[in-house]
Amino acid sequence: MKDESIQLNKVIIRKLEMKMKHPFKTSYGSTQTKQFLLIEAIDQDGRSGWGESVAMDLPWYTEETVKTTEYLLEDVLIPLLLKSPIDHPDQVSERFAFIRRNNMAKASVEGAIWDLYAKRQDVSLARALGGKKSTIDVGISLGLPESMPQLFEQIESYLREGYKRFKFKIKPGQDVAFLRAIREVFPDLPMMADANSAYTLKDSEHLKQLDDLDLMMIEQPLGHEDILDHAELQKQLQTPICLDESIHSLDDVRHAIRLGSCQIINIKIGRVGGLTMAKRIHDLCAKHGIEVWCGGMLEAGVGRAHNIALTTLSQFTLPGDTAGSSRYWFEDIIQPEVTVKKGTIEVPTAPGIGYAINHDAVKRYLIDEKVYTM
Ligand SMILES: O=C(O)CCC(=O)C1=CC=C[C@@H](O)[C@@H]1C(=O)O
Ligand SMILES: [Mg+2]
Repeated sequence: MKDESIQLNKVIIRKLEMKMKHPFKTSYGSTQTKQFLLIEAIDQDGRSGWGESVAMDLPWYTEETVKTTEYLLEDVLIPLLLKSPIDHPDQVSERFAFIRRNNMAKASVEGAIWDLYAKRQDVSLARALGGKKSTIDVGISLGLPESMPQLFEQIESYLREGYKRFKFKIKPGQDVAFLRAIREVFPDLPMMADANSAYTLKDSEHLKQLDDLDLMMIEQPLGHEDILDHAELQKQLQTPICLDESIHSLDDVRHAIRLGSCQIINIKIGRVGGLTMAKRIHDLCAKHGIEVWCGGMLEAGVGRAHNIALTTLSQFTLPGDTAGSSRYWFEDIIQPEVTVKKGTIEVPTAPGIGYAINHDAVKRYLIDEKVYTM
């Protein structure tokens, strides 16, 4: 079994719609109802691997959407996987390499193959990826708040749960003074800001004021494709810059390192095209002393499980966005749900993603299902 290649028998794509407990507000808008695709890849022995798509309904974070993911999977990616056996999940990204971008679509099904591969090897996904940690440190990402008192209450309650890093969304008009107000109330809070590309180099003088606030980092202050201007800004700021939206490939990372565009990189599996690429980016960052952490995309349980496994790699030295299931969902689609204790998540040791699928929950959230066979 161990060396035998994977021949996919069937791939099932389920479209789910889940309502988040609270809307998540950013400089782009607000998300409360999340549609995504749950991918089940079934092999020659009837075993299932699971993946989850992370593209949003509108292309505001990257160019991809739920609809583009569906199209790519159906017309291009699944046929490429069904046509011949796969010896190792690394081959999935090789097989997809001639398709430009569409990284979230690629990652969704590649994740299912990684899960399947780990299950066939009888090891956890974390171990299959080469991760060694048995627990991971986690942080929380808070959307733009309704009011400051409400935000302070939220911070207090997440502090009680032990979250080790607090990320606040900022935008022009709600930045320096907003963060200063938080800092005044919470002088020791491990905090950072995420601008989601809301500024340009013209704002450098304004952004320099962030240096007085003892931030762990500022995430993606400038253009979503930019590497060059970030290098210029990093020269002017003491606060480390972390790149998110600008990083899609190993080349992007290589350019950012060469130019000095950031000191930290947020690795999101979907944005970079899958676990194989995420691991390669991790390795390159380790070689160059760039710290990394795992970014979130408001995932349900399957995507969350993939993030947990990836975070067990050694260069994930900073707490990521991977909070517990209950921060987002009334009921998650995995069992047990992801729980956070004292700011850490215990990495599951069962084969593959290490969580079982909650099929009843999947049925409750299901809005569409398609089956693809050889
Ligand atoms: O999953 C989480 O909790 C992190 C959420 C988060 O911060 C983001 C999710 C999706 C797009 C962005 O708004 C954002 C980010 O930029 O990191
Ligand atoms: Mg971000």
